[in-house]
Amino acid sequence: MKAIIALEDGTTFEGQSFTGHGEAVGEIVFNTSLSGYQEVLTDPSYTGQLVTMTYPLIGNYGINPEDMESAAVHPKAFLVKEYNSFPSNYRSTKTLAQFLNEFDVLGVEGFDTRALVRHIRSQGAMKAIVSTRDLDTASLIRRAGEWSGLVGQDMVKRVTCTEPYGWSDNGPVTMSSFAETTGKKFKVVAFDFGIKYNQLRILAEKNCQVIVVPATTTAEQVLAMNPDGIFLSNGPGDPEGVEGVVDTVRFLLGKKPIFGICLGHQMLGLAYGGSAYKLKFGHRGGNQPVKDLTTGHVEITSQNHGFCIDEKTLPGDEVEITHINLNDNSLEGMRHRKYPAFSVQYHPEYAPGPHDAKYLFDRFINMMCN
Ligand SMILES: NC(=O)CC[C@H](N)C(=O)O
Repeated sequence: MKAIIALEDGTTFEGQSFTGHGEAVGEIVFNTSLSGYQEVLTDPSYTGQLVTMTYPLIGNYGINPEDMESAAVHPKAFLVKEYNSFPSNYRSTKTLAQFLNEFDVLGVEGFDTRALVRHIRSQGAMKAIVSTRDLDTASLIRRAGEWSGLVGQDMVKRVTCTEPYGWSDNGPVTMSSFAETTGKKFKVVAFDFGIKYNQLRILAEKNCQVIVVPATTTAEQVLAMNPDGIFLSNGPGDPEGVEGVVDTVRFLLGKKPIFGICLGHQMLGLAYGGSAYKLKFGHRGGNQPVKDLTTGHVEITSQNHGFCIDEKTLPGDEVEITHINLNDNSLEGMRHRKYPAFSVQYHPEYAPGPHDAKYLFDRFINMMCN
């Protein structure tokens, strides 16, 4: 069934829906990972976005119960060159189309994804709409431009959990069935700004009992749980649009070891007094080179972000830049000079992507030992 993708600048593409009728408006972005479409789709940081993959064949290994990064699909539409409807993999339990339909997400194939990606690279990520219902391009372009956009919006409140929950070795469990003593060495309170499960899996694997809390949890409530460390997760949207969290993070600084990833890193940057800006088209994929300035090592990283903390706005006497992106020199990591707090813009939990940066979880564990 025919589908039209229309960008706010007037560019249009014609493809075919592989999930039936649908329509979605959002920010159009691309991801360069060769595999890992299930992890991309279940990453809550894509809330409010329409995602296209540069890899041309998608769906060929299906969907399985183990590769979920949250309980739902978050992009509003998934746009691919060629959809494969007959997956072959021993873990596969359903097709990508079935999975998208379960979450009412539109899947479109059969258009020139390379041309779309080149356009986004040269013109920047922008508002877009994709529809099988409205095929009038003038109407679609107008409606894409009318969407509010991500800048200044609090997208975290759409995805954060409503109640605290525990993380067992097998997945999420309610607090009432989560024993206080699980035999783990460290107690970590993890803020859920749109958390990816692999962050929780790795913390549990590294001997942490993790309690996941809503983004609105106060600093006093966190400290009352008496954690050994505090974790700030990834999450969707503009960090400057997120309400309340910066003050909470600022209050917690110096009280307990803190580790932040992606949006969690950005919340720390704002708490230090820095400001954020929007990248032209963002970093999304599994091949971003990052240099650890403290060791001189280069790691290949998994990334998914459209905003960035401006290092020039950080107080240099209080905050040390620890990592930079070797493609565009943007800020990738920092640590506080006085307090036990550090963070990275990229995804050391991978899923999908290279495992080079997993060592950062050990840095957090070591901080909790001191
Ligand atoms: N993965 C993330 O946490 C993304 C952070 C933020 N939403 C950004 O796009 O920059």
